[in-house]
Amino acid sequence: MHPKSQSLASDRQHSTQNPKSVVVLGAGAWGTTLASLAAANGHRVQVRSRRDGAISPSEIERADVVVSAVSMQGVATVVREIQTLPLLPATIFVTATKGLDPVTTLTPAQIWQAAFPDRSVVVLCGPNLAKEIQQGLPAATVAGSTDDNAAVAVQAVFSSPQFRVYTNSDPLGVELGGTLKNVMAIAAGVCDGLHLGTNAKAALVTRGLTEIIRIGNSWGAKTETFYGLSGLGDLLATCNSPLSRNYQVGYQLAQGKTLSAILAHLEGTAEGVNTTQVLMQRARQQDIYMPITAEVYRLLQAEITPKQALEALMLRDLKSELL
Ligand SMILES: NC(=O)C1=CN([C@@H]2O[C@H](COP(=O)(O)OP(=O)(O)OC[C@H]3O[C@@H](n4cnc5c(N)ncnc54)[C@H](OP(=O)(O)O)[C@@H]3O)[C@@H](O)[C@H]2O)C=CC1
Ligand SMILES: O=C(CO)COP(=O)(O)O
Repeated sequence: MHPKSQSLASDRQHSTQNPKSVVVLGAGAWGTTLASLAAANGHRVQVRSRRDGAISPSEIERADVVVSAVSMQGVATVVREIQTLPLLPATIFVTATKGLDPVTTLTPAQIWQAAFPDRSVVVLCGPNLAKEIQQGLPAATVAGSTDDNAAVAVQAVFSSPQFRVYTNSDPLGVELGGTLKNVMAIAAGVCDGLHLGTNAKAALVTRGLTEIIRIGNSWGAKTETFYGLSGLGDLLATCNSPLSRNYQVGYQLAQGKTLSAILAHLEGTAEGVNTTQVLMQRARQQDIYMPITAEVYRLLQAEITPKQALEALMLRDLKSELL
């Protein structure tokens, strides 16, 4: 066995015999769920909500792993705060946020890495509806990093018989899969809200994946990653579950509600609303054809109705599937 593979394998075996100090930033649905998974594996876990006030140096200076599970709008604030605090030399950052920066279009991992260029950043993304995991239902996810050892360490922190964590060396692909599917989840909610049937939904999800791969490749992510858990896997989960907040947004738009009314009553964050805007901005800048995203964008801007969005998609120029 290659020496590196040997050390990775032994890390995997000794996961729960090596308790780590884990700080989770963000006490929302996902932060509290990740905290429970790590605590159930015997790790020392602290969850930090912004309502607790500033993070104290003593909390963070012993952390082996810092998990950021805040929504996109909180990422820059949290990064700035952590930058002022002392850290262990080997502290690993894990980012679980599925969003894009509205100004720079950077992903959360890119923001963390730019702020901490010498540290390992691991993306944690997959088909992980928090409510199902809280009920103890089985799920799988991906720890993506260019640092294999960091990915394996994070795999060990969260893996359990109920939660299977894979590693992947294409963190950008892992992160973009989890982020861009939120746009398609809004579209899938519209599809179900209009009762368009199973054929229509299958077409939407399949062509949605094509769109995600097209822009994901231009970003530098690998095609095969999008066929994995954080891409196709998360796309299937959120496009088919009423538990997904993004799906709920689409479903309610199809029922004629306004976006502001939907968001006012939504339990938690629907990152796809912001992601659609950022994605359109990037697609226009780079001249990338994103027809489903464009219709979701126009729908969220209240420029068209759900029915008009459907007609626009169906009446486009006919073309080859593989173009
Ligand atoms: N719920 C899920 O099933 C999953 C969610 N995700 C992703 O995880 C992220 C969080 O989701 P979720 O927990 O569900 O969302 P929630 O809406 O439940 O919680 C949002 C979290 O973001 C924090 N936050 C928001 N704004 C700020 C800010 N300005 N400064 C600091 N913190 C802020 C909140 O802090 P506070 O705790 O202080 O209120 C809270 O912890 C999202 O990007 C989501 O896409 C990923 C996988 C699964
Ligand atoms: O990303 C998620 C599951 O993997 C959660 O989806 P929503 O943010 O749409 O609820």
